[in-house]
Amino acid sequence: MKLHTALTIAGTDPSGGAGIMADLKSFQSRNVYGMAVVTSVVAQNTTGVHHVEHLSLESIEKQLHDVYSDIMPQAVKTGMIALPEMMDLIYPYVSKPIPYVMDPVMIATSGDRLVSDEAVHFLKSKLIPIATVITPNRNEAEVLADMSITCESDITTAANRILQDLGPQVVIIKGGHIGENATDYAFTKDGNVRTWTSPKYDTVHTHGTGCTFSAVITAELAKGRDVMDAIGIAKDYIALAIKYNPALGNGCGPVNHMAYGLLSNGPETMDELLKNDERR
Ligand SMILES: Nc1ncnc2c1ncn2[C@@H]1O[C@H](COP(=O)(O)OP(=O)(O)OP(=O)(O)O)[C@@H](O)[C@H]1O
Ligand SMILES: Cc1ncc(COP(=O)(O)O)c(N)n1
Repeated sequence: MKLHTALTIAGTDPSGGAGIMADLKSFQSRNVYGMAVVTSVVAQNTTGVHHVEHLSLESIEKQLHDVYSDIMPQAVKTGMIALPEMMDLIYPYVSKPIPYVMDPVMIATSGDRLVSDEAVHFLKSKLIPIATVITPNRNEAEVLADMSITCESDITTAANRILQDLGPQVVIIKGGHIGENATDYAFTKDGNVRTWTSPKYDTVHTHGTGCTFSAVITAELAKGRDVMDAIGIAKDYIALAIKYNPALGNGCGPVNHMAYGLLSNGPETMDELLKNDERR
């Protein structure tokens, strides 16, 4: 059996909700063989980030070498890359001719800062220009476009600035933190604009939503799917994953990576499915 392959280069989350752990769960759920290069080991859970240890450049380089010299990924995504030196190291790997999804992770849902100011500068000048897709949330789009975003027309202005000044192929400004519904806006270099909307679920359990959304896009691009179709699948996946979140932990809990695979083709509810599973 031939499987498509995808790689994530990011930080960890031992509680399993965000970072590399969310990425691998997303790849697996979309039937893609997942690989992972760890940049930083982060002690975090649903209540926040408690400790961060960056791996050495030597360790990151050796991990990258071991992946690329053996199993070539068909798409790659980056998440938390905390330091400019790490970005410098990663640059030649993500500039290979495969789709590259960049989630410009800056601050965790808990409000903790995950990358340095210098790293943000490097992100803008080096990694974003070679990205196929970038997936900023509202705050990240504000930093990248150097303006505040308070309404829909600001989103268009910010996206156009990002496309023109920084040069990715597609920018998706995610609406988890804007407006009454969860509307995501994709703008392409050649002038196309598309939106996807789901209800905004009234829940605190959104830890790792950005990681999951960008990882599903990466998995679909690894299969050779068109970018807009990949975004559509990621949107349906994250909406169900949030709606049927398992309410774990004492803070902002993780999402449900089983929901899309189980529910996207049928009318059953998650509760009915779990009951059926227990009977087996
Ligand atoms: N409460 C919600 N209900 C429905 N969809 C949501 C909700 N919150 C976020 N989303 C969706 O989840 C995806 C991630 O968006 P969000 O703006 O939360 O990204 P993010 O802030 O980078 O995520 P993270 O919480 O991982 O930092 C988007 O598709 C967004 O529309
Ligand atoms: C290693 C790592 N990468 C990314 C995030 C952002 O995810 P969230 O904002 O949902 O906490 C995180 N918390 N940890």
